[in-house]
Amino acid sequence: MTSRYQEQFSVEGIKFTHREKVELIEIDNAFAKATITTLGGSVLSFMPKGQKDLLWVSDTAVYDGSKPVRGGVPVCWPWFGAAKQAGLPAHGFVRSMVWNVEKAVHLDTGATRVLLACESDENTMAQWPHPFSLKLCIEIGESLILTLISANLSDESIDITEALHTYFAVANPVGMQIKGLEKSTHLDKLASDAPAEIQNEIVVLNPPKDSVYLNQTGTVAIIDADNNRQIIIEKRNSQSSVVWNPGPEIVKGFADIDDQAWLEFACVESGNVLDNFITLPSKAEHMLSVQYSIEPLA
Ligand SMILES: O=P(O)(O)OC[C@H]1O[C@@H](O)[C@H](O)[C@@H](O)[C@@H]1O
Repeated sequence: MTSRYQEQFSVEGIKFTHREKVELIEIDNAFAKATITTLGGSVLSFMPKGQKDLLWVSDTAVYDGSKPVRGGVPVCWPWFGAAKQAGLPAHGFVRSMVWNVEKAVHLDTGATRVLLACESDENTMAQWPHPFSLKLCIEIGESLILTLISANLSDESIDITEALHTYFAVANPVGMQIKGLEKSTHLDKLASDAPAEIQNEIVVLNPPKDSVYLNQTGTVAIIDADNNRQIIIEKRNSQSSVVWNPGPEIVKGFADIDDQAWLEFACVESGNVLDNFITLPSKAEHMLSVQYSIEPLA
């Protein structure tokens, strides 16, 4: 199947392909190889030259378009986590929408920039009655830079929560350190009655883990020791981080994650969730940006 985008964006190093019903954008430039899907506007792979993939995608991910591809960087919007209203999907609906490719360009720096967009339609209005437009700018260079721009097209102000739900490929999540979450407000989602507490220590991942860190704006470092690398997450306009790994029991409830695959990834998500929600006045825009870099262990 030929993509309608191939002629529109005839750019060296960018190929539009399909896997089953899912449209893929494959990038190969001087810095890295990457794969993006228009389903949910998710980056599925980012492999700087000579390095292992930054991102994890499940071997049992579904590519028939019936649900988001498990892994990569799903976009959770306009709400993070369970919906307030019964019957609506967790993590919002844009991760299940097919986004448009607005731009695909080669930059003078040698990096590649892809701009994806989606907007409100009848289906979204039925779930969340607010006109919006959402853009995701993806830059594939030495680092992976994602910028999510939310625009409120309605006449009223709206509240949103959001997250870039990144699945990092790590050599061994058990006992892995995640630095930079100290001093934030920790909410343990697996202990529903536990009060929020200030996170005093460096986070050590011992799956299962499902934790929200509120009022957390600084740089986060994932110490992927067995890969001899650290993953640096620099954020702008993000007041929350979320750490998730289902561990050996909860994973069994996921049809699109193998029982052993929890040992291959850690989700460290950047956004604005729960009490860190964003109020967007009428016609206003809000920009959330993250930069992911791989560095050798210090
Ligand atoms: O299966 P989903 O909807 O993609 O969610 C996966 C996980 O996403 C995390 O962000 C949540 O904190 C978890 O509670 C959730 O289980």
